[in-house]
Amino acid sequence: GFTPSRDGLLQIDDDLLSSLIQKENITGVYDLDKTPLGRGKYATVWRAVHKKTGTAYAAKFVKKRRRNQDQMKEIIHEIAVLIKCKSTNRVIRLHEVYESVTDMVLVLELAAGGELQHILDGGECLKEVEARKSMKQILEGVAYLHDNNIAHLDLKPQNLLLSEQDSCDVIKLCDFGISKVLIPGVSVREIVGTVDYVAPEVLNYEPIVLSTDIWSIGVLAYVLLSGFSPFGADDKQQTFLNISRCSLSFESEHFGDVSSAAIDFIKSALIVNPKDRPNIHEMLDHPWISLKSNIPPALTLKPCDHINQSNNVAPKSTPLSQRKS
Ligand SMILES: Cc1cnc(Nc2ccc(CC#N)cc2)nc1Nc1cc(C2CC2)[nH]n1
Repeated sequence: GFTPSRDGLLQIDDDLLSSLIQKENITGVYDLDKTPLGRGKYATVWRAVHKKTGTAYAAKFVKKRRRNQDQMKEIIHEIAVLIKCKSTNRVIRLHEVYESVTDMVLVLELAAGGELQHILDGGECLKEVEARKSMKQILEGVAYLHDNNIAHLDLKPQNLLLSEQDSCDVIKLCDFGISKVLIPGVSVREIVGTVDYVAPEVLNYEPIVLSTDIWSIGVLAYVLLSGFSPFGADDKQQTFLNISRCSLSFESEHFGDVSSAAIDFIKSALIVNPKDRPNIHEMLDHPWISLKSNIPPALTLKPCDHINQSNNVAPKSTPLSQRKS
């Protein structure tokens, strides 16, 4: 495995790293589109078609130097996280690594549907059943990270990719550029993330914890179901205030047809004290997510009130699963 260093970054030893980097120049192996798919702060992503196989990928060019500072440790950490995530299909796959004078290039799985943000830009939000299916996949991806002590720290619709165009059936996590490995006993503090999704403890410059992602998941569920950002305001300072006060409202015009289970799911994650938030497995067990939605309503047992009214002891009902067939 890779050795985590004290600043929360994974390291790869030099000869393993050099064995990972392709010798050729990427432009000799892939045809890059003229216009990029998207630009991050310090990375540009291009659709890249492998000349021999015709397979399409996403080539992420990351600057090796940023504001005249070497970024190789951070880039190697992102590569190491992606390698650790090879065994889950909830995370965008790393295919190859190239190097140029100015950039490291991560050749990544192409999610043709692009950013989930794109759906929200159209002023739409997801239907509750779609939001639930998306959230379940996102939670499964984050569970994989958290089981490996990796905090993503930038969960937002721009970093959630749709595998197929015009369908949110398959969703994948991407962009581990500011993720951290949290080793018990080593506290990592850094102002990270995107304002609307950032947790109160990050604003207070307190140690970053896995549950920092749980807060972002709460914000994400609110946004997917309503199309609105719960703490968003005109200026950053007001947004920061809304977050640290956790001033949250569910306007009926946005949440009128949203189930109480979904609203409870959001509220359960948006707790100011990170220690009081559920962990990722508890979020997966929340009724809104784990709902066995394929049991027809008639079969969901409800205590029959008339027995209680005649204050007999209600017969011990054996759960369906234990009933003799
Ligand atoms: C069709 C498409 C459209 N737009 C973007 N934008 C984008 C830009 C930067 C980042 C941030 C990052 N990383 C994420 C998405 N990605 C796309 N597909 C991808 C993009 C990728 C890998 C993640 C780059 N695979 N398939």
